[in-house]
Amino acid sequence: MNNNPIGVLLVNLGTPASPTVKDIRRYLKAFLSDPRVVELPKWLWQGVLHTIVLPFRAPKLVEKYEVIWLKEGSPLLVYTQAQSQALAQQLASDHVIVDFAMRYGEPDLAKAIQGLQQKGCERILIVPMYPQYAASTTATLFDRVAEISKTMRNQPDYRFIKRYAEHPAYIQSLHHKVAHFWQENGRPDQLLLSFHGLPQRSVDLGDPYYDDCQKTAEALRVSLQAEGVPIAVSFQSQFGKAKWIGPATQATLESYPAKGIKRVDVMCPGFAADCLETLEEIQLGCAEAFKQKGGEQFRYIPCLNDDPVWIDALATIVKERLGSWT
Ligand SMILES: C=CC1=C(C)c2cc3[nH]c(cc4nc(cc5[nH]c(cc1n2)c(C)c5CCC(=O)O)C(CCC(=O)O)=C4C)c(C)c3C=C
Ligand SMILES: [Fe+2]
Ligand SMILES: [Fe+2]
Repeated sequence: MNNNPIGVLLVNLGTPASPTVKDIRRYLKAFLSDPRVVELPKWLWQGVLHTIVLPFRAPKLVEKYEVIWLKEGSPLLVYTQAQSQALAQQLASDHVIVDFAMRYGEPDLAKAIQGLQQKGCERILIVPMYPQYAASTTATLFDRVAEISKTMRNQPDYRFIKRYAEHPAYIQSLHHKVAHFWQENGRPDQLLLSFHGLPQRSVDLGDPYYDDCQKTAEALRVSLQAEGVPIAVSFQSQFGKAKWIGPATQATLESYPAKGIKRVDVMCPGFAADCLETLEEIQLGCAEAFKQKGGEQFRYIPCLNDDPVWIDALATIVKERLGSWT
């Protein structure tokens, strides 16, 4: 019987350390240099990245990050930390140490793994904060854990959670968030579930992400059936000129008023924590685009963040995967 504590590491994408050109540039460089994220030949992409993307995109993002920045820091970081603390409380009696890290930037993933080892964890569960599996998010995290472990003489015993797109506890958390919001504020004409997009090519080559998003949506449709609100799916945050999976969130919203859909609620179930892509792109940008086309009411339903129902669900998902370890 191994009496050492078990490490549970929540990992999200990463975010700039501050809303400045220097830190945004550093973040974009780390993220967009990952061949799992931009699948172009290195010789071709590195030139474009350094001469076009970083010099032009980083300054444009400063104002966007400034608008969403919280007193405590970037929303993605603040909410991930809150999730980690709440989960730690929830699992306190299970001989588990919970921590969090980012795939790119700070808190550094390698340091977090070393920190858990120093606290005596010989077993570590890696929990991606992405319910839907994508090679550009989930697989690159698992690759990085393997890379970090390459130079270790005494490696931890790892477990990974690949996906929880249809896990009943996750769906129940989304259900609760939406149903609760409608109880307090009334129902809309339409609920739109907006997921982060992906290049079409990734899906054609076998990435299950698109199917995972549809499975989440279908499970939530079944769960919310009694509410009588139609639920649609769209994809946001297209990057670059290649074809991405669709329909695109903004175009979908802009098409609604002409079809008589004037009151819409938007939720982003693929993001466990609110971030630039939800707070700026959706809550601000898409709301304005919808209203310009004649939309009357746009409401953004926040991500699960550290909602107690979600932390309970996360504890369930984690405990299931810890299985024989506890
Ligand atoms: C080829 C480019 C990109 C792919 C593929 C991609 C997939 C992907 N991303 C997330 C989650 C997040 N992305 C975020 C920001 C962001 N994403 C890209 C590009 C790709 N993402 C860029 C260039 C940026 C930076 C902002 C911008 O320029 O628009 C974030 C938010 C970070 C924050 O600081 O708040 C998240 C979260 C998923 C889930 C995903 C694939 C499924
Ligand atoms: Fe509630
Ligand atoms: Fe992204």
